[in-house]
Amino acid sequence: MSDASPRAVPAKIAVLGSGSWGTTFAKVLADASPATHVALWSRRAEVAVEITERHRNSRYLGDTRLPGNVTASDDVAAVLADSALVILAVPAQTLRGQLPAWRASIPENAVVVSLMKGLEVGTDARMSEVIAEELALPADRIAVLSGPNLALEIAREEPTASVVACPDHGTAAWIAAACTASYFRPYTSTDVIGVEIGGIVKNVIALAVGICEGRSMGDNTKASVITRGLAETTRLAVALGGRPETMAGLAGMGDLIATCSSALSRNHTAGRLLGQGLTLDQVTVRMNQTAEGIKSARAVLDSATKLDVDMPITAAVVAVLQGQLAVDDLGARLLARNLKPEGDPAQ
Ligand SMILES: NC(=O)C1=CN([C@@H]2O[C@H](COP(=O)(O)OP(=O)(O)OC[C@H]3O[C@@H](n4cnc5c(N)ncnc54)[C@H](O)[C@@H]3O)[C@@H](O)[C@H]2O)C=CC1
Ligand SMILES: O=C(CO)COP(=O)(O)O
Repeated sequence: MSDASPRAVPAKIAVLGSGSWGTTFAKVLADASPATHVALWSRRAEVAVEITERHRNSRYLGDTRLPGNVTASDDVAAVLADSALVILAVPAQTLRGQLPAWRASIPENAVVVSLMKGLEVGTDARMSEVIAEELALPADRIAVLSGPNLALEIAREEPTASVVACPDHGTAAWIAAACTASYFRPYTSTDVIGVEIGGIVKNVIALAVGICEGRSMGDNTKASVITRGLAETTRLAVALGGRPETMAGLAGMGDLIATCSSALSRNHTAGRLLGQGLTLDQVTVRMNQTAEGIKSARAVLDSATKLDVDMPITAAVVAVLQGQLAVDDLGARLLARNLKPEGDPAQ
């Protein structure tokens, strides 16, 4: 699709995954275009019934009222039928397993958009790559959306911005038009790799910041981890083919700031609980929502190792998660590294 042929907002959009972000994003789409039918797929029938009949998803969004043009069903084929846009918002590690069952129901020519911020364990694949492989779609029919987008704040209609990226700029602009609401402003990009890597690695850095907070460390420590976290995120993004300027934008620095400062962030919260001395198993039991960084950290480090990219904060988080580094020793591990110029692109 080219910039010269803008398409109308679709009459129907499917959102697969009715957790915290899938449900909130369905609200954004429905508020953006009241004439559009936004169909949500829920794993559990009772969640679908609550959304369609009571306009609520109380487990994830409390009393937030969903617009009347949002409906939900546990029948994925019905949700996907006639949808020109298909939005995916399930936990990253579960995506590959679910796509084969969805493939036949995805309409011909539909564009698939990932909202997910995880890297696949075992393959180090980004979600756009998993989608391309499992659905056999060309790159210009796959897009990603990422930015400082804490679902609960958006559900309360607090203003935020985001980035939608697709190799075809016309397609990114079409998706952006479909999700522009009074409280949600999407920018466009063609840097799919950069936008995805920003969203993935910020979860790992938020775990590190949370650990520091759990050990009662203050704002100097947090700012140092966030800033150096952005440096290592940028190194990985660039090594994979992403653009450094993307890391200075909403999907990089913007999301890092939001996630590392907010008590709403599940990754930040998981890190804080680890820092307070809970084991990983105890943290996992406490979290009843997805904290992608816990699993993605290992895949991020694997990817960095293969590319010879130095990611000391990620390596320290992985060591904590694997029980090889005590939370009290994380600071010392990072400070013991060799001294170097700040702007050194290699380290
Ligand atoms: N919640 C947020 O503020 C934001 C989340 N994201 C990303 O969106 C993705 C989805 O996250 P959330 O909606 O927050 O997660 P969540 O934990 O709130 O919900 C996950 C949803 O996926 C469903 N699901 C489908 N198949 C599943 C399976 N096999 N195992 C477990 N759950 C399954 C769950 O039933 C649930 O509806 C993640 O990659 C996350 O990083 C991105 C931006 C904001
Ligand atoms: O991606 C998010 C904000 O942009 C949500 O962060 P958490 O998954 O840590 O809650």
